[in-house]
Amino acid sequence: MNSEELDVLRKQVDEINEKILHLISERGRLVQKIGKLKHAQGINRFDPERERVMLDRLLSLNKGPFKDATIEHIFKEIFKAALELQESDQKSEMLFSRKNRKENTVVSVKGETFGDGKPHFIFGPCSVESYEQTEAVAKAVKEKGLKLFRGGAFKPRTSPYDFQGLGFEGLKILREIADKYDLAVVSEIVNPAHMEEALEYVDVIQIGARNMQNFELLKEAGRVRKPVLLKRGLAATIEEFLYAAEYILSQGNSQIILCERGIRTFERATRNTLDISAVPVLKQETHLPVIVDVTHSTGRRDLLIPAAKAALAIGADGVMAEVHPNPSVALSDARQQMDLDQFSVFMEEMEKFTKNYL
Ligand SMILES: C=C(O[C@@H]1C=C(C(=O)O)C=C[C@H]1O)C(=O)O
Repeated sequence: MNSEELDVLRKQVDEINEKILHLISERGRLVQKIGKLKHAQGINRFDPERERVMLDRLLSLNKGPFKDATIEHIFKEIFKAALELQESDQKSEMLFSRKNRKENTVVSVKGETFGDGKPHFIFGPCSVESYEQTEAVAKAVKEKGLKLFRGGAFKPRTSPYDFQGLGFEGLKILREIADKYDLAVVSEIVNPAHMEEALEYVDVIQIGARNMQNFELLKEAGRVRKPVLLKRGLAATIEEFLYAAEYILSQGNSQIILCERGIRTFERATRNTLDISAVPVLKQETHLPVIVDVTHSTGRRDLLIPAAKAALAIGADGVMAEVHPNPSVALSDARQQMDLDQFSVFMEEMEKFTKNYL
């Protein structure tokens, strides 16, 4: 074949490529319209029966040179791409989507503005065990000029025989101490029926990892007008995490801080596996602020500082960690909480890191 002939054939192929591109784009736009109609009618995007009918028709028309199996393969890819298009359209309509809202949502608690591009910190004991134990940590938090104080009063524990928290008694202790030291309270609520009463004591409602898909609790948190700290489920995908946030948003509450807290993997060197890349993925997909709980993700005191540095370096809006005056006697999470001296070192390291690298 001389090169002139080759050029002519290639030109024809180029023209066909262009036609295919136009057709496939036109098809994409039609499929997007179908997707919108289906969404409005609550119909499933994937319709295998419709796909089968189209494939059978195409195969009956196939006169070669491609084999039926090849034609089937090519069209299945086209259908798959169409489904992905419908899915991303639907996702971009979600309230959590960055496509819907370009600027960061800033969640403000006692002057701490999560989502403003600067790092923010939340510290406190895993559980409220007594007034004295809680106050010792609050005092240390206050001395460091911090504002947000966490503590668990309702504790969803793996074993029913483990310490379950002091309940409302614990919330009262938190409130009293937080008022004394001018701090804001972050505490977990596990029961939708407790929400209203808890609002008297809590400034930020935490939804824990085990309750990330407790949809009634999410809806209830969506109805209140206080910020919500939503933790990622133990084995939740980022998509499931975002849809959990959507439950809260859909009820009218957009004051949500997302918290990556490690996910369950085969790895046992750490309590969970800190999914550090979830932070930039979430920051891209959503306008909501994202923090990292370094205590639960690592489960190891010796990893808290490097994990926190990694979190801030990769773009997290803040870090949460647990502090106890005497971790070895703590009623929960004894192995992973910092004592007060370690807390001081932790904060010194964070200040140095923030100053030098952020
Ligand atoms: C476009 C639709 O949605 C999906 C995509 C299809 C396609 O690309 O042709 C076919 C069936 C569905 O799985 C539809 O239902 O018609």
